[in-house]
Amino acid sequence: MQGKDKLFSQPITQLGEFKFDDQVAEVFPDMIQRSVPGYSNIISTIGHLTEQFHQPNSKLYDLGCSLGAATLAMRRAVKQDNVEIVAVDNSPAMVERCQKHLDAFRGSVPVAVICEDICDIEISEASVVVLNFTLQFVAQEQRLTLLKKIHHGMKTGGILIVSEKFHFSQASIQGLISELHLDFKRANGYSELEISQKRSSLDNVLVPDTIEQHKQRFADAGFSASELWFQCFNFGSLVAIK
Ligand SMILES: Nc1ncnc2c1ncn2[C@@H]1O[C@H](C[S@+](CC[C@H]([NH3+])C(=O)[O-])CC(=O)[O-])[C@@H](O)[C@H]1O
Ligand SMILES: O=C(O)C(=O)Cc1ccccc1
Repeated sequence: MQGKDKLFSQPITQLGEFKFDDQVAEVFPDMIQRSVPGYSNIISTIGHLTEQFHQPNSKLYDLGCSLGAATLAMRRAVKQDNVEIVAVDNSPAMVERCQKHLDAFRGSVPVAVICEDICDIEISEASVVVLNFTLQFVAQEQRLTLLKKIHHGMKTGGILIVSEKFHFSQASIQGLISELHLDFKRANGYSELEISQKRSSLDNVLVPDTIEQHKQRFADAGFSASELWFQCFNFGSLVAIK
């Protein structure tokens, strides 16, 4: 059904901003697997954390769900009664395919797939909230407001999982670690042209924070504890507990 990511393989004269449109949705599993080191580990750990932290009579949120990889991992991990999963993405191309994907692997836990901006939805009775490589696309000035809303809608003892591309404040470290990521992309078959065209299209669209900024924001939003549980190069994942 889905294909190989060749979106940036030919020279593009009018390189626009990166968008989660039909073309991207069509090749997304290949694109994310070849671009994000540790992606599969993170997805399976979202399953394990869901198993540990989901509470009966609660909701699990997958914010920026794309094709629903994290939703599927969460759905498989649910053991408690009266649990509902809410998967949200503002890309119609993603939401349409996500719904088909979920229907193809039917499960007993109800999943509502919603096409909306995660900054506009209501969050309530949440025991697990996942932002798997989504916060980096939300305008920086809206990120704290979003985290405060999530914290407000969570149950005590609930977990927020935030996976992101990171920026490093020391220029030498930023250079060294982003070069390791570029080598990872080269090793996965991306050409210099593909790498540089995609990088330009992501400029001002994917805006990474430092790990310290993430931890400070969790504290500012009211979370009682947070830590980085995974890192590979400039990609990683944090947990925060209410
Ligand atoms: N404001 C927003 N509101 C809703 N959706 C948004 C917003 N901004 C971006 N998105 C959506 O967030 C997703 C980010 S991809 C997530 C991967 C997935 N979590 C995975 O586990 O496979 C990560 C990446 O491509 O690096 C896209 O589907 C956007 O449409
Ligand atoms: O490809 C990159 O360089 C990235 O930073 C990761 C990524 C993966 C999928 C969509 C957008 C960005």
